[in-house]
Amino acid sequence: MAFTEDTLPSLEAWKCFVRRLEERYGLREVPRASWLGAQRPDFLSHALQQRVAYLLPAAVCDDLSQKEARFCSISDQSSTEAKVAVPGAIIAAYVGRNLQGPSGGVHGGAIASLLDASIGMATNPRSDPDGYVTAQLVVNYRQIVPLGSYVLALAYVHDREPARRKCYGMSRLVDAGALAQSTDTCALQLQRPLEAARRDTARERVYADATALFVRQRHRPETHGERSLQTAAVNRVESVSGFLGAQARPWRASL
Ligand SMILES: CCCCCCCCCCCCCC(=O)SCCNC(=O)CCNC(=O)[C@H](O)C(C)(C)COP(=O)(O)OP(=O)(O)OC[C@H]1O[C@@H](n2cnc3c(N)ncnc32)[C@H](O)[C@@H]1OP(=O)(O)O
Repeated sequence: MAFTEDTLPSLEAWKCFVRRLEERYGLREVPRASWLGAQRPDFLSHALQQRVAYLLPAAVCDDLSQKEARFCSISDQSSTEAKVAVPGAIIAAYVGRNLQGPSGGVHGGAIASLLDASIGMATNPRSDPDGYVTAQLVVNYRQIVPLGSYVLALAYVHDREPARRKCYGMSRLVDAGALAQSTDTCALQLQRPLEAARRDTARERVYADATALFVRQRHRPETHGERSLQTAAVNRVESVSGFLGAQARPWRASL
């Protein structure tokens, strides 16, 4: 059953949820500053009322291009063979009522954003801001996501064509309500979450899934110094908030 609540969960409840994810699955939360850089406001976090965390596997593999990436635990991180992060990523989020689309359900654009961002993170584990961009995103909406749900976007990269600058990824948005509740019986089959991302598990509630093609840009778009980069990012925040609808406003007051 999805964990539902009309209002934003407390910061303590959210932190507890993220801590449980980290502990149980050996993940680590990616500091926003390191992901987006100090000059890049985190618009997705804003749109999601700041109840969003980017979790990467605390794992490494020696060859990013290998299709069957090896997933290992935090303790393997010091391995001398280890060179790059595995091509997988998880975004954990709480989707509140400011993201309403259909009655009682989350707007499809917000769902697409989560799926897109998770594949983007998996595609670009070194967080190069001028790296890959989404060329194509195909989303299947399987079930309405109830407003007030904890969700996980589980993403992985399944193919790369470096010479052609192309990278293919998939992501699945699943219900994570069971993790948010203090219960030992977790409905999610996420013993190894990134492996779980590769195949559906019968007991998991899948809200949506997506496939995407990311392409490495041939030329970096021109930027005119930090100021204009900041302006562009702020415009992006505004446009996404606008896109997410007028209901996005009340939460600002509650921050
Ligand atoms: C968002 C969340 C933020 C917060 C969380 C932090 C997470 C961070 C993650 C952030 C993630 C956020 C991500 C975002 O939000 S990115 C923002 C949304 N995306 C864009 O704005 C992209 C705009 N488009 C472009 O820049 C160009 O069109 C690109 C770069 C994509 C290609 O133009 P370019 O002229 O340079 O390339 P090319 O023509 O040589 O083509 C190269 C190859 O690609 C193939 N191809 C190209 N297009 C398509 C297509 N549509 N379908 C199928 N195939 C396509 C093409 O056939 C060729 O293949 P081949 O012939 O070699 O086989």
